[in-house]
Amino acid sequence: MTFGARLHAAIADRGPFCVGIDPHSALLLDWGLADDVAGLETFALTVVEAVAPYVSVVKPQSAFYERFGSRGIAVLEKVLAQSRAAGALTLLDVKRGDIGSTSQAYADAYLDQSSPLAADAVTVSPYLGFGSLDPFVETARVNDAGLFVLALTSNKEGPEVQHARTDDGATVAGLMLEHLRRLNDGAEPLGSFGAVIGATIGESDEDFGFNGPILAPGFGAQGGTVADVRRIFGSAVVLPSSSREVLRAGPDQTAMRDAVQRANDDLRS
Ligand SMILES: O=c1ccn([C@@H]2O[C@H](COP(=O)(O)O)[C@@H](O)[C@H]2O)c(=O)[nH]1
Repeated sequence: MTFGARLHAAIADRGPFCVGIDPHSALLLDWGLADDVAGLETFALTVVEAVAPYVSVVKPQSAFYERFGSRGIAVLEKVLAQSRAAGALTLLDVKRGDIGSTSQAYADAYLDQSSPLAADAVTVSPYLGFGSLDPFVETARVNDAGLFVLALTSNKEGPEVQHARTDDGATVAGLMLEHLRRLNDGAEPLGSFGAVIGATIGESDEDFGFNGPILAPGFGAQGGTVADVRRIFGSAVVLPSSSREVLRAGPDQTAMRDAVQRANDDLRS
């Protein structure tokens, strides 16, 4: 089954809410853990055990594991494997993008399903030109994996690049969505090539009908609300994503699970 089809089924079954597993050093300390690899592992696997059997998608942020070097990456491998074993789709937030030959190596690392860091999908940056992502697209196709391409990010600095206009008057973000529309053309029930569009972007004139999923970070700690998700995205297939807001409910696993349930109930109502 393609990633788009698996995601479509997972959202119908478990709801659209995506939990980010971002072990910030401040959160480790708040949980009473040391800011070291042992603390990282306890934190991350406690979150996986609490939420992965219930959510459609978990989104570990690679940076928080990379800061501990190879032992942190080993924890990330466990997060990915245990989340999948619990039935959640894994979206590795790693925002890769480089010249094509290097992109192929990144794609092999994250999307080849025999890799120790294999995920169901990854975030990628198209700002070396959308064509530089071709190795990710092909590797995703071969492995039934997915991509989420940065389009309108949740941070306030993004518009400087993403709202800039191309020669034909389209915005840079609009051009990225156009490429996604082409990649997802004819896919049913949903394409595997998604966009990252923040729940914080306010009003937008862009056409979000590109037959692919939208990852909407910025929900929760960055200020995005259920009303924002409804207003910005309408009937598009959206994964509102929150990290700190859920993680702050820990280490109590029931409290984290309740936060997930509440978010899904609010988003579905
Ligand atoms: O536009 C973007 C793209 C990615 N992110 C990532 O999402 C989480 C947000 O964490 P919160 O604690 O819910 O604010 C984090 O991993 C970011 O790197 C984003 O925020 N905006």
